[in-house]
Amino acid sequence: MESIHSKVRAVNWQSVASEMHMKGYAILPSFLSMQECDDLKALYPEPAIYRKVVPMERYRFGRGEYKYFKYPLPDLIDSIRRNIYPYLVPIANAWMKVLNIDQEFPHSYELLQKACHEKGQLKPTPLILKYGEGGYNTLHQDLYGDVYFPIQTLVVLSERGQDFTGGEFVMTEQVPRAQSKPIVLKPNKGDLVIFTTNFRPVKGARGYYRVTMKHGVSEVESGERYAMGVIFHDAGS
Ligand SMILES: O=C(O)CCC(=O)C(=O)O
Ligand SMILES: [Fe+2]
Repeated sequence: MESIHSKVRAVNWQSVASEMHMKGYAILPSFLSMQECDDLKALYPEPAIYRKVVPMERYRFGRGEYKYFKYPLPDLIDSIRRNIYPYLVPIANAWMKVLNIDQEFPHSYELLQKACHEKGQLKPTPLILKYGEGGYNTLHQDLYGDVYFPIQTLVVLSERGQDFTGGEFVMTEQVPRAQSKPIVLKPNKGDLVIFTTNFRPVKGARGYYRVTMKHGVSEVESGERYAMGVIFHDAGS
């Protein structure tokens, strides 16, 4: 198995950065193998490795269920989180700079964790989600506290057309003085989707302005759809 470290190193981060700047998302095809996806999916029923189970209907977050992993995170997830973070920092920092936001994210994952911990954000945010027929996820942002890293990642662990139908990954982009633009992505099993957590900069006539983005999942028409999300900051609760 190719290590996550070498896979991450082989990514063309220059082109990821330009896609992130242009669209607020980028997809790395076949980032995880089918086996890695199946291994993650097999963790779903293991009660001991989660800190919290969220029945989405109860909170009106949609329909389905998700679970937040406990520390220590499973190796594969920990490795994705630690290895990808440093490549996203320059993108996030460039965004803060053009938007005149006085914030610079630290270059190391450990320092981001330290910043979260100092604000009382101690709980891990990586999660695994499961939607059955009729399942969906309402549009949202995964902020979890004062300290939040503005880019996150997701891998769909099920195969579209084979394991499920429907269940597209949907993003919306707020258009100034207008309604929001919908964006529909259909990542394949194993693709890594990198996307903005709250906004991206767009160049206007008088410099850059913020465009708010949200994400969610459209209704699963049949079958079961699993996904694993890696958010880089920790949560207060
Ligand atoms: O199931 C999905 O594709 C979306 C999950 C999600 O909202 C997230 O990972 O933050
Ligand atoms: Fe989310």
